[in-house]
Amino acid sequence: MSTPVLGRRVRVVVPGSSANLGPGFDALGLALGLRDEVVVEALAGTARGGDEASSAEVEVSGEGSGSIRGGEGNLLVRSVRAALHAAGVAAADQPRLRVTSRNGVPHGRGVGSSAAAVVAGAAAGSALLDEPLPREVLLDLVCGIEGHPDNAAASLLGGLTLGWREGAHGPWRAVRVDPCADVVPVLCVPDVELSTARARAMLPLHVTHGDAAHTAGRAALLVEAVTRRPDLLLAATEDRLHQEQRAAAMPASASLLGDLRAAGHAAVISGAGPSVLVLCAGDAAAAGARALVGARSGWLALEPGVAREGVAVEVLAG
Ligand SMILES: Nc1ncnc2c1ncn2[C@@H]1O[C@H](COP(=O)(O)OP(=O)(O)OP(=O)(O)O)[C@@H](O)[C@H]1O
Ligand SMILES: N[C@@H](CCO)C(=O)O
Repeated sequence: MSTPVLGRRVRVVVPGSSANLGPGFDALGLALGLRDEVVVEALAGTARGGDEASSAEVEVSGEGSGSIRGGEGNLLVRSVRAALHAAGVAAADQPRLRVTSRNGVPHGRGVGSSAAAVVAGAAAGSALLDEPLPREVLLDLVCGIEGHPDNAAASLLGGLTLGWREGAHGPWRAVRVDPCADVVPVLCVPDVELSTARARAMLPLHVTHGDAAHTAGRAALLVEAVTRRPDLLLAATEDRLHQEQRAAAMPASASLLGDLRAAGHAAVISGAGPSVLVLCAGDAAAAGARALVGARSGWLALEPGVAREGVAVEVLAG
């Protein structure tokens, strides 16, 4: 059994991501160049018996700093503890933690802030151990906490990820592929938030066979379009499973999406929204998309780039 090294301090840098990319609902993720930086230290003394605040000290700056809860309920802390638990360290034997996080991934905007936090916490927890968790265990753990593999796999592995589960209850798996250099993501972020839980509650329980067949074809085409044939991006990003079904919760995003697609841009709702992601074939197309978005108030158009590497972990001390 591996054990946490008391006094060890680790630094983790993790990218946010855009899930779904249109037809790849709950399966595809693209890591983006927006990042959180997290430092976690295993302090002397166990978490047992102490109050919440003293068993996990949390300091947050940047995105979400006004709203994120501290103590044992913090998502980063829970994810560190989940990694220690996966290594066989019982709750009563887990150390007190000090966590400092500087967040660059916007919250509740559909760019995978919760998955980035889960990956950062779990990767940090693993690095606190004398024997870190194998990569496939970490992948299964973070996808299980999130409940789907799209954002979590992208934050862990970088690039474009294709995630799935073995059987109904088996381990989560993912493969990473390299997006072609000509694909330039433009991320359109509105000044409103939408929680993933609320957006998921809007989805129907059943879809038609025709929509399922359409989705399979477009999702397969999308991998070819992102990796080798950006000229196919507009057709490959057509969705029938979730975007229209959630439009009532994000009318401004649905309107921007429609206008961008009518102008020939491969626009999709980023994750559960409300951000809109445009997959542009080259810099000129990206400039065109940004100009269209810039004409609207309440929107910020970013060009974060693709994060080709996933989470990075460094041991600072101990
Ligand atoms: N760095 C963080 N530290 C602690 N909690 C976080 C952090 N990042 C996100 N969270 C938690 O996750 C919530 C946002 O999760 P939610 O799933 O609603 O949106 P998202 O992950 O940003 O978007 P999406 O899943 O659609 O890409 C925040 O309100 C906060 O509770
Ligand atoms: N695939 C997820 C991504 C957000 O977590 C959804 O669209 O609900």
